[in-house]
Amino acid sequence: MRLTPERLNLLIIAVRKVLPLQAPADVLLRQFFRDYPQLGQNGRSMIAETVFGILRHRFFLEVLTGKATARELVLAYLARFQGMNLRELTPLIREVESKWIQQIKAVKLEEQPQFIRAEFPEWLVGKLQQSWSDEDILRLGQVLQQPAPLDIRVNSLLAKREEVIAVLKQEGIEAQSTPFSPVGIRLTGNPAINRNALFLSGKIEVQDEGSQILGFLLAPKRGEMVVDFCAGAGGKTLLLGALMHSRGRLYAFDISEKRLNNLKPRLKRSGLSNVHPQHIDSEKDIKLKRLAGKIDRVLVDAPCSGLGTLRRNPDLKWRQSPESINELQKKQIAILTAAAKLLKPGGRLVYATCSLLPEENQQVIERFLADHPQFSILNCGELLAQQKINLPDTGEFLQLSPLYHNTDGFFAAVLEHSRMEPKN
Ligand SMILES: C[S@@+](CC[C@H](N)C(=O)[O-])C[C@H]1O[C@@H](n2cnc3c(N)ncnc32)[C@H](O)[C@@H]1O
Repeated sequence: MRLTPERLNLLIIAVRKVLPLQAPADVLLRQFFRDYPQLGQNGRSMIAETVFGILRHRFFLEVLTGKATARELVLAYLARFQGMNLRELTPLIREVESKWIQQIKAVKLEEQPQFIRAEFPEWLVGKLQQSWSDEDILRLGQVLQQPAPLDIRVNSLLAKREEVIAVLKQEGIEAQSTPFSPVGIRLTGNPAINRNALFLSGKIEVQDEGSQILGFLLAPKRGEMVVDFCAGAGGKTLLLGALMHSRGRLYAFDISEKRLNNLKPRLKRSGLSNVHPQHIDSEKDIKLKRLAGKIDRVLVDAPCSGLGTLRRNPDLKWRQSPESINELQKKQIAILTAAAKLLKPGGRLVYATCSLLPEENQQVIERFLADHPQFSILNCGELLAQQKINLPDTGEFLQLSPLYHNTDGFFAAVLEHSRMEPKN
């Protein structure tokens, strides 16, 4: 798409609106698009790609530009990451800017410190060093600077994966089975899948392959009593319902009414009739009491830093901090503790996050187990292998990363409640 002075101007206005990051970048961008309804689909895509691109490369762009204005950030991004040359930029810029662009084109990324090359804040590098080598932190950072692929999940109640792939191919959409999830399909490019008949008829849903794997760890069976404790808009709820063949009872709890409302149209499309969305005030909500000790399987897809999803949400690097990670850990332990009370003896609890940090993952499990001797860990690698999902290197915990699996970063632990009631 050719960049005209008007489009450049709109881009700069969008960057000015988003960059202070007073709210999530995608929310701010949606507000911006509402303010400029004259933008067509192409214009919106170009602006979204550039704004997200700037967020992905912001540390290096700030090295290039110093304390930059939105205009300088946009021009530096176009010159360095969109490969626009001076001939293309000249009609859009002033003479002094042309000299400056020549200078920044000469700055070498390879000579920058590791955190700039990885595009990670220094505090995050420090935390990742607990479990990653410096070389892998750099590789992880580089992978996280790329956009994520578009994965969809086939609703096994309504369709088979091979049929869906065949239909997509007929429509000219390149699609292939995901390597790990038995119900996943990876699309090439960014087709407008939410206007596709397969989507509108509930046969497919957009869901990262890693998120799909979590459902197979919980592995709910038809007829069981199941709880999705932090269901949000139901990405995982819908998969759990399909795994249950729409039989039994699946409670979808969340403290956000707005997110639960977003689950409703998805539920309608899905053909599921066993899902019961319920708003709770907090993990201590009185409504939970009546289910104590009655549930076969509970998924806790805990609120977390989201740092495993930086390909989709690069702004989280600036919206999280060491302090927010500490707060999240307290909340995660409280939610896991409350959710555990729902389980029957012999029941299964899956704790999951889309974080890469031990503080939100292994440490939460360690602390929980220290206070709950009636729970023990089941091996994730073995549970998945029983379902013919072969994830090499998966052992006690599931740890998916964009670097090794091309999924979002996910952590999961599976805990089993002992069959004996604890003695009082
Ligand atoms: C990682 S998101 C869940 C995503 C969802 N499971 C999905 O697959 O789309 C975490 C959710 O936890 C919810 N949450 C936060 N605190 C909670 C609490 N105390 N009890 C239940 N849910 C909570 C948030 O509103 C958010 O929707």
